[in-house]
This record gives sequence, structure tokens and C-alpha cells, in this order.
Amino acid sequence: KGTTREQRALKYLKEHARQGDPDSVLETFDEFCRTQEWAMNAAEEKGDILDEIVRELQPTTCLELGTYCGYSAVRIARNLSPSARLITIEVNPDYAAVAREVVKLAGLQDKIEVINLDSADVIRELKTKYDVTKLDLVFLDHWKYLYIRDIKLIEEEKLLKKGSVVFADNVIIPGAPGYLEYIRGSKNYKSTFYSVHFEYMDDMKDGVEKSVYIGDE
Ligand SMILES: O=C(c1ccccc1)c1ccc(O)c(O)c1[N+](=O)[O-]
Ligand SMILES: [Mg+2]
Repeated sequence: KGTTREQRALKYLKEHARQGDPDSVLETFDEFCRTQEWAMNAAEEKGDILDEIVRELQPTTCLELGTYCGYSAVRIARNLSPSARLITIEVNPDYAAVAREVVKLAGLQDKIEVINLDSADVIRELKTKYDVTKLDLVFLDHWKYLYIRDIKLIEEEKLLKKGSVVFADNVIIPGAPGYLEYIRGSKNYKSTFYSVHFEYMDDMKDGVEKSVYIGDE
């Protein structure tokens, strides 16, 4: 077909979702993944927990690692207060291009900045180049072996404050064992595990980990 799964998903969204309506974009993307092709969105039970975290925390500055097609970026940003913003990092240029279109379709381009670079390089420049002081919410959803590298970098850059939330997807499938050991063993976090279904797969169990930063700032 010459098209990628991500391009087919975007086409479906453009044809079936309501322009400027984040809820419609998410519902339509879920419909695509349930009826046409599976995609690795932090959806369903994972998305419900993410919604709950954002609504309770009311974060001002959010960082997402692993944009993919922008599903969770839209899911987070639709619940943000007017001046709040989300920086989302995607190293794959094809994914980043689709994500920018999905963000635009949802009408959230003023709240979401998609950066097509390596997460480590951006984290090191958040304070100097991206005008970030502290991160209220971090969502880890990129390559699973990079979770531990990047959380250590975020700590090194002193980007967390008491109450900041680090939310990690896929801690069971594909799994992030090194990250789990690190975050659960750290005195600087209070972590909670949630057993959830793998996105769009009713007979597969995954897990997400919510960690509240209680360490020194
Ligand atoms: O790694 C995969 C993966 C591995 C193999 C085949 C397809 C996807 C994956 C699966 C579910 C996720 O929620 C997710 O975030 C990812 N990911 O790539 O970051
Ligand atoms: Mg994921």
C-alpha cells in the first residue's frame, strides 16, 4: 500500500473525527485501533488513570517522552488549564510528523509542542532552551530501556519538585524492570502500581506505575 500504519490512522482520523474536538479525535482513534489496526496508544484503562492524574494534579508544565501519533498528548492536553502546556518528545521523524497533524486536528497546537529529537538531548536543555523551571507531570512511554536513563537525567537537572508525578506506561509489557527497581528503591518517590489491560487487548495484562516525587528539590 506504500502507506504506514501511522499514516493510515491519520487518514482515518481526518475522515472520521471532528476538527477541533479532542474527545472526538481520541474516540475515533480508539475506534480505528479496535476495528482496523492496533496501535500503541496509552488508551482505555491506561488513559483513564492518566485522565485522573491530570485532573487531580492540574499540572502547569508536562513532559511526555514518546509521542508516537499524539494520542496521549491529546489525552493529557485536553484536560490542561488554559496557560498549562505539554512538551512531548518523539525521536522518530515519521511519528513526529503524524503527531503534529493529530495535535492540529484536535485543535491543541497552542498547548502541545512536539519536539523531534532524542529525549536526553532535550531534557538537558529544558531549563535553558525550553523555558522550563520545574516539571509537574512526566509521562514515560518511549523505548522502555530508556526510562531509567531519562528519569536519572531529569533528577540530575533538578526538574522535579515535591508533588511532581512521574507516570510510566508498559512496566509489565514490554516491561521496564530496571526502571521499576530504581524508582521503587528510591527514597525520593512514593510509587503505586496499577494492573491494567494492554491497550486494545482484552486478554492481555500490562501495568502502569505512578510515582510521586517527595525528594529534595
Ligand atoms: O515497544 C512496544 C512494541 C513492541 C513490539 C511491537 C509493538 C510495540 C510498545 C508496546 C506497547 C506500548 O504501549 C508502547 O509504548 C510500546 N513502545 O514501543 O513504546
Ligand atoms: Mg506505551
